[in-house]
Amino acid sequence: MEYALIVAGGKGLRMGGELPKQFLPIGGKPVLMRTLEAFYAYNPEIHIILVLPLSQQSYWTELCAEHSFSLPHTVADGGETRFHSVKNGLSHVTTPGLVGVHDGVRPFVSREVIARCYELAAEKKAVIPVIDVVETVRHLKGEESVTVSRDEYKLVQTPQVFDADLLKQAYEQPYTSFFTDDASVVEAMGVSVYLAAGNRENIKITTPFDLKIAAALLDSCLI
Ligand SMILES: Nc1ccn([C@@H]2O[C@H](COP(=O)(O)OP(=O)(O)OP(=O)(O)O)[C@@H](O)[C@H]2O)c(=O)n1
Ligand SMILES: C[C@](O)(CO)[C@H](O)COP(=O)(O)O
Repeated sequence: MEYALIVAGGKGLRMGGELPKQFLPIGGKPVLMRTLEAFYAYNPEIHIILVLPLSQQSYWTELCAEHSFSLPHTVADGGETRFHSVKNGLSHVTTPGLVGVHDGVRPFVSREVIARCYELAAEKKAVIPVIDVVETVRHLKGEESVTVSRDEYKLVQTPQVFDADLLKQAYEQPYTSFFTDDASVVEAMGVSVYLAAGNRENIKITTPFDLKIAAALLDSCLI
């Protein structure tokens, strides 16, 4: 069984505004619907678990009706942090298989990247998509800063795909603020994570600037 655990339980503080960022329209369609569609385009049989704050679930139901959005999915309750949201979603993973955890606000993940991560995870058990750093990177050391070799770093995306039993076991660990993604949780058990090529359009819509990029990506037919 393949699961996609789409997390959209955050507060969107860096985006600001009244409407939570996962519901903002891009090209007339809410971000979150585009994200779910990306996973169905990859595998129409995939089991989608959508994690949303309890307070936003009725609005999501209204939005689905308004947009005639009928792709099947199970809704789970959001938690205090991304870690807690993923953990809540994992309680709906009931059979062995692969679980891809994906940010609801990354609608432009390519079908190739989704396929690559799930295919590799069947063999490697823990796979994350990454892209190169294209700018120079400096490490802050107190009042000073030094240039570091960017070749030694990667930028991490989602979906992060894992063997379901492995991921569930990892999420039994106590939370620490170091857990900013799923790979960091799995690594804390001493398990190595395999890196796969991501796609540069797979941005995390975080700030108002990212919305402009998203609109431009759609307009330019790069998506
Ligand atoms: N308690 C939380 C926090 C985050 N997320 C999800 O994790 C993804 C990446 O988080 P981020 O982009 O930081 O979203 P927010 O936490 O909403 O943003 P901010 O940090 O600006 O408040 C998002 O899809 C977000 O909804 C979640 O499911 N539950
Ligand atoms: C999971 C993630 O998108 C990988 O880059 C990122 O770590 C999420 O970070 P955030 O601070 O919760 O946005």
